[in-house]
Amino acid sequence: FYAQDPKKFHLGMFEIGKPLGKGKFGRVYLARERSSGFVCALKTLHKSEIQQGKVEKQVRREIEIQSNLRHPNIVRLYGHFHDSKRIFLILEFAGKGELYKHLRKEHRFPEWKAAQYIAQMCAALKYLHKKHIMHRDIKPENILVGIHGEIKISDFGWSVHAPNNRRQTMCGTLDYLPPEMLRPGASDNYYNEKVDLWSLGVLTYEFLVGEAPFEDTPVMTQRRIAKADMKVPSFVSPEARDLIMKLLVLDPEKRIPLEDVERHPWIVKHCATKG
Ligand SMILES: COc1ccc(C(=O)Nc2ccccc2)cc1NC(=O)CCSCc1cnc2[nH]ccc2c1
Repeated sequence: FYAQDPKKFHLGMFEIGKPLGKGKFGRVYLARERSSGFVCALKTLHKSEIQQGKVEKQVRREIEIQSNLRHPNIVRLYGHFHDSKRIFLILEFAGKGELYKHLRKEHRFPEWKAAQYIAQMCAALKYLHKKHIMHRDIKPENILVGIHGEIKISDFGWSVHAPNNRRQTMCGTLDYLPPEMLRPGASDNYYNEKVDLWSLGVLTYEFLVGEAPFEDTPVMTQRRIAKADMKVPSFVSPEARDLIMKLLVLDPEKRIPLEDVERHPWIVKHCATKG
């Protein structure tokens, strides 16, 4: 598949299958590259939706950045091509689908599974942060599950806010937003990649409890986030509670860094790391 000259992808090369995520991701279809049989996810973006001019260059830049990301816990962007009206993204297909569906079905994950997922999130975020990329939109809806049960983050909030992303951002859940992104007048230069640490804390809580820590009406959620006002239920182990409390810290500089998350007793206990 990759042997092909990446410059020459075109729609005729693919057999299009069922829609994935039923329009949740915009128009994404299961697809198979005819000559190699390689299965992937083909995402269609309409150029009309992406305003012309400046944004187009930004889109190209985002796609270039994402095409260079290679990590087992990050959905690959293999390539892209376009016709007169549409841009097509050739994305990795995650065989076990959307993580939030598994979470809803199981209500909440056992501690060993939550710890393994958080360790994988750590690895992916370390990789992105090393490249000075912050995700900014960590939540179960943006995590997929690969065929071997490994998780893969996707749909980067830092990428161009395509219309479908903007809709999500505008009326998506506030639950995962860190206090510094909620503060009035906060603009891009007021926050840094430590926003992903806060969201990792919210994710850890939601994996273990089955609902987000500040879940409430939109107004109340914002108030509770601003005060880090949340209670960890008693069925959550002391080690897990300790990690959650070290991530959900109002001051971004005081949040436990990813290196220390990886070494945290709760993670180490459940993730027999090789070597
Ligand atoms: C790395 O990931 C991405 C990278 C870039 C973009 C994107 O839209 N960029 C953009 C937007 C506007 C202008 C320019 C660039 C999107 C994704 N990711 C997704 O769209 C999530 C579904 S990935 C497909 C997929 C796989 N496997 C599955 N299994 C079940 C459902 C499913 C769904």
